[in-house]
Amino acid sequence: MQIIDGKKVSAQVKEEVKRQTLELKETHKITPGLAVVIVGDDPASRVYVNNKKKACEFVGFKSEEYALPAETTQEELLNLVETLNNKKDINGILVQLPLPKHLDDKAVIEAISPLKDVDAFHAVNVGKIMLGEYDFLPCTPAGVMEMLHSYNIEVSGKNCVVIGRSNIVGKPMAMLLLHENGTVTICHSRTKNLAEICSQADILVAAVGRPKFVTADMVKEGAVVIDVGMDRDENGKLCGDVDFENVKDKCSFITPVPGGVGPMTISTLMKNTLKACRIQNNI
Ligand SMILES: Nc1nc(=O)c2c([nH]1)NC[C@@H]1CN(c3ccc(C(=O)N[C@@H](CCC(=O)O)C(=O)O)cc3)C=[N+]21
Repeated sequence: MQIIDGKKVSAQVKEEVKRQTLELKETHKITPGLAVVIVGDDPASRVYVNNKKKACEFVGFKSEEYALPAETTQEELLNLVETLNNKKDINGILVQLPLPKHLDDKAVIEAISPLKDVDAFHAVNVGKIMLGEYDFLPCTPAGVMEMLHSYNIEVSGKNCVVIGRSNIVGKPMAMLLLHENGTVTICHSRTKNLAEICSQADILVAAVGRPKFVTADMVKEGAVVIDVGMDRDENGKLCGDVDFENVKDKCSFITPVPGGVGPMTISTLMKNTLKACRIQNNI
């Protein structure tokens, strides 16, 4: 069993983004810029936002943070997005989800210019991903693919099972595995015989949002298990969707939480922001 070191792979990706950013500064006098918008004060959200900020500093991006009060109106938020769409020194816009309940997240995502949509959540970018002609890949699924590549884990012809069908992780994850010729099954809350389907997976991706949901009986001997969960256990400690301690010995590869998919999400965001900068400047 090998533990996939997301921190290490993420550091390699960020190192490469840093190198290219420096080159861009020298050759074109351009610095990529990322704006992160966070509405309300969810402490968990704050951790992600701070990690993103640190990564921007490391790779040499300009980063702006807009922390808006929980009472922000839809109109105020849309106005900010519009301002950022028109800001020349900002190449990527990320509005942290989930938004407070009174706000319409769909309308906010669709208001972001597709060229600055470094999450790849906008309908235009989602459509391009379906067609396999994308500019940006969604950060978490792309981070997972990067980990698989880094450990030379072949997807072609493998039984891939994704648990979860969210627009942010499950659906695009399935599509990226399909693009690499995996045989993909998407499971969700209405799936019958979930354990049986999972136990046939060569590559199992858990994106359910329930602590330790994937137990040893659901995992095939020698499987690759990818844990996208960011949950809290009964003691409030960060854990994933996989019962790591009991599952790990059955796996050929497994990702830990923390230190697995999370850091990869952030390094992909850095890659996307650099790409957005290149596209917007025709480089
Ligand atoms: N528009 C938008 N885009 C997102 O990409 C997005 C979002 N909204 N909302 C919230 C989720 C969650 N997310 C994480 C990113 C990094 C870590 C991360 O760095 N985790 C580290 C540290 C975790 C810790 O120590 O708390 C780890 O797993 O090792 C976690 C979670 C991005 N999300």
